Amino acid sequence: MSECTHDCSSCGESCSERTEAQSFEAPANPLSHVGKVIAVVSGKGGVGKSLVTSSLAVAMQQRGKQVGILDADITGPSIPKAFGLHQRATADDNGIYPVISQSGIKVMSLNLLMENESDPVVWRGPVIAGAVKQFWTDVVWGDLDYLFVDMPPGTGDVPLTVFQSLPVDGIIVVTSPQDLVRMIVGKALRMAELMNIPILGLVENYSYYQCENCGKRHAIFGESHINTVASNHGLKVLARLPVDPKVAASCDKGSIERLETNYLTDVARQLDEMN
Ligand SMILES: Nc1ncnc2c1ncn2[C@@H]1O[C@H](COP(=O)(O)OP(=O)(O)OP(=O)(O)O)[C@@H](O)[C@H]1O
Repeated sequence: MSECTHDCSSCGESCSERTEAQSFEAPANPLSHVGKVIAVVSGKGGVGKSLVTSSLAVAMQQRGKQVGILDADITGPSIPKAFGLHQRATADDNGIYPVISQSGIKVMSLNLLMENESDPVVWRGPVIAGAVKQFWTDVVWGDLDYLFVDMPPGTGDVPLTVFQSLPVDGIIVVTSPQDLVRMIVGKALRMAELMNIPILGLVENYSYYQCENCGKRHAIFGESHINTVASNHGLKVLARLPVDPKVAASCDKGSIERLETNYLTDVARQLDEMN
């Protein structure tokens, strides 16, 4: 073996420095004590990832847990809107304080830091990824049992940063019947394997529409293949959510916490029982 220069980028030898797993994990704010970090991912935008994140947080909070939501979907932040949060987050020497929803859920999103929430975020990937990392390192989360992370869709820079910087305990994959579900789940699984993070299960949104008059279920976005795909990969289907106009209306009105039917109540129980 040639003499070691400690420059691994130009050296092909295997040594202890190279073989030791490198950790990119970022330290949390000293005032944060977070139990479980759960990332909610999807293959593409609009499948209802933010809805699943918000409803899950509400259901977990209703189980008496301390809950936070980190909105990592920097360029399409929908979490503050679903909770009707329009005030600005505050900060002091300790860090940035999340905004607290009506029922006590702590939320951090770029929209809560912007002067004008309708301004677009025209940042390059690394800047966006840096902002998400700061939501972990600089935000004073306090004591939380669960932090749900609403991830941007896909497998780009930001998801990679989140998985490398945050101590993510598990991933929930949201799909729709229209999604190329086989491919999406395969990609999510591969990413989870690379990051060494377990997939906790799949949630299929827009699964069916249930007629209010006759109660019959209609697969308006096509037949679901979620059960087959899940069993092929040894994964669990945590829930199948209907298309429900009341859900859309509550997100629009910022009243997700007051929605009568929370389709994720049982998923929150399942997650809680996994721990
Ligand atoms: N099951 C449902 N029934 C009715 N409306 C729904 C349902 N799921 C989501 N929606 C509505 O669809 C829209 C998109 O949902 P959401 O913002 O959760 O998607 P997303 O996957 O997070 O999208 P993006 O990644 O682009 O932010 C929202 O207006 C939401 O209220």
